[in-house]
Amino acid sequence: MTVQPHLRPTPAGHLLVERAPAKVNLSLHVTGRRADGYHLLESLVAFAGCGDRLSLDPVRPLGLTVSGPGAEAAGGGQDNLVLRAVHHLMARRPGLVAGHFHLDKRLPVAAGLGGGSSDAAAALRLMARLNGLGLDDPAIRAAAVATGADVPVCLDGRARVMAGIGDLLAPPLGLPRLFAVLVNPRTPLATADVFRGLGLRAGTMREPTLQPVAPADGCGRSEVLAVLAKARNDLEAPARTLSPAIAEALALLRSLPECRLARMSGSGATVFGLFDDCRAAARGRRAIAAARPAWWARATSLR
Ligand SMILES: C[C@](O)(CO)[C@H](O)COP(=O)(O)OP(=O)(O)OC[C@H]1O[C@@H](n2ccc(N)nc2=O)[C@H](O)[C@@H]1O
Ligand SMILES: Nc1ncnc2c1ncn2[C@@H]1O[C@H](COP(=O)(O)OP(=O)(O)OP(=O)(O)O)[C@@H](O)[C@H]1O
Repeated sequence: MTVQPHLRPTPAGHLLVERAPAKVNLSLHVTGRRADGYHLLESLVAFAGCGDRLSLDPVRPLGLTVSGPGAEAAGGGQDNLVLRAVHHLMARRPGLVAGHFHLDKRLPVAAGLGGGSSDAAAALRLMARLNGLGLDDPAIRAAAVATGADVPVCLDGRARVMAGIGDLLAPPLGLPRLFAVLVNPRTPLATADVFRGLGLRAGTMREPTLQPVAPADGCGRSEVLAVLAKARNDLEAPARTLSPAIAEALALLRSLPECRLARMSGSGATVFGLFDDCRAAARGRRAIAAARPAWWARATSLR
């Protein structure tokens, strides 16, 4: 068995493992549309305690297997964002060592939680570890941008404001731990369809919003809630048109006395509710699960 030069043996042999946390857009303001059709946005992004899990076995040939509840929807072929990210990286840096990836797909697919983007970012982190590259390596960054608009922010998985189409990243923000319930009504939505529903002409800019999109670095929970209360998710309206269950999920969360704020994440259909502590969030999840047993609901922390 050959051991690759930058590989640190782990208790599980030579398997390298990365978590791929769900991404949550705490706010999302669409500020315009570029001439090429991509939308410009400003979004405060945080990452959840729940997510997928990706492992890499460097002693096997390049490949991918997928297990878990989202395996069928995510697909295990060349279109999977894990392999897309690896190919984008290897095209920029021929000669890199790869291996066999295994994805445990726990997150709902096409859900506004950036699951595929987080998997792609986890694949790039595994490749970086295996080949001794930094996450700031130009090839890693370029591969992230080429794989998808949400991949750059998922690379280090730290809360921050993202702008442009997701390619401009503000420095990481020290956010207090937030306690959330994520609710997906199991209506997959294609991101492109939701953006299209905004009906914004290519090459137009919107009036800038004067509200700050992010709370101050290191501030407390109540300040975060105050900033978020003045923010919004501009994709909520078009997403609700495509999936009326979103309005139902938001109404259910807002009916819970301990829910401080409820909003949609990304392009939907997942919505999140914020609670004061983990017990309140657990009670919220139980109430949602009792009301809608077929929906996906998780209590988790965000940071
Ligand atoms: C809605 C967000 O999840 C917010 O974090 C992202 O902006 C979407 O990121 P993503 O899923 O990684 O998006 P991509 O896979 O790059 O793009 C899918 C499709 O969504 C549309 N799209 C995406 C991102 C963006 N800023 N403007 C767009 O108009 C485009 O039609 C694109 O073809
Ligand atoms: N590893 C993967 N996980 C999930 N979806 C994947 C993956 N690879 C490819 N896909 C495809 O990508 C599409 C988007 O899936 P994803 O779950 O990332 O959407 P999303 O959560 O709405 O993303 P975003 O919030 O970034 O818009 C799906 O149609 C799916 O078939």
